[in-house]
Amino acid sequence: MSAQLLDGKRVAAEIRAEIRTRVEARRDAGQRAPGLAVILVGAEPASHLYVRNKRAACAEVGFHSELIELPAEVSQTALLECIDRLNADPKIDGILVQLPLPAQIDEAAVTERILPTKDVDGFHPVNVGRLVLRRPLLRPCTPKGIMTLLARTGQSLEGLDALIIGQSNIVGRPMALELLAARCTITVCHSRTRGLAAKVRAADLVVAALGRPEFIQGEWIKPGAMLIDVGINRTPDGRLVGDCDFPSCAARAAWITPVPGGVGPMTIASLLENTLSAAEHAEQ
Ligand SMILES: Nc1nc(=O)c2c([nH]1)NC[C@@H]1CN(c3ccc(C(=O)N[C@@H](CCC(=O)O)C(=O)O)cc3)C=[N+]21
Repeated sequence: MSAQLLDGKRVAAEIRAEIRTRVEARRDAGQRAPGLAVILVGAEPASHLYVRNKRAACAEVGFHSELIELPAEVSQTALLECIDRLNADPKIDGILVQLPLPAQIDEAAVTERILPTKDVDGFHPVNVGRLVLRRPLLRPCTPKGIMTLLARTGQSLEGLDALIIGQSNIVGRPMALELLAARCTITVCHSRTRGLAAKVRAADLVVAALGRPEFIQGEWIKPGAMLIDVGINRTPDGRLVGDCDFPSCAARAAWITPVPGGVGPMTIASLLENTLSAAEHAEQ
């Protein structure tokens, strides 16, 4: 391996330590702890694991956190009422509704019910629009965490050819906006893209968020490129792997994120940053 590791686990721990210090300073100044509410609908085991990680992170930094568990058959009306209650709760600064939601629920209606000032996922149309206009309020957590990691390389991103593989509302699209704001030239690929390998070969920075285990091959990587792997895939033998074939990609890239320990922990660190900033905003 010749690439330098972009160690999300380590950077996320540093960010949590900084947030903890700020929460303690708030407490010393007589201000309340920032509060995060997580709504979990149904009982998918993977969702439970992520929610557990989020709550552990809240406890570590001294946040108030609430978990609201609703049955898989919950009605849309009951879920919206739950959001209304949290919107009005002064102890709660951030509201996160764990996705995906069961089929009877309209995800867009749920996202739009959360006050934009409490939308710590950054998924509300107001927050998306503000990001488009380069006046962000709360930024989507995974792209935000990736920008923090890229800043840690000390390398300028200006003028880089950046390739984003994936066009989802939660990763690909906001990632493209973040990198555009950082003055990269951006290309967004998706399942209908032709000649993906050739596009990867031309890219200085690749963000892989396609959800296919170990799909991106080291031979495609431009020597010296930066490679961000957003994929989290469980293999049949129980290993956790990304969307990149790590050994061959790490041999060519200059910088690479591991899976686990790369983008995942940064997503949670960004969620904590957003919750703290929502709390600070709430006091003004
Ligand atoms: N409204 C909403 N917001 C989300 O941010 C959201 C969501 N719904 N639904 C589910 C996905 C998934 N997600 C992850 C966060 C951290 C890790 C993470 O920390 N992963 C560890 C490994 C965890 C493991 O062992 O599986 C790592 O990559 O090192 C993974 C996945 C947030 N999500």
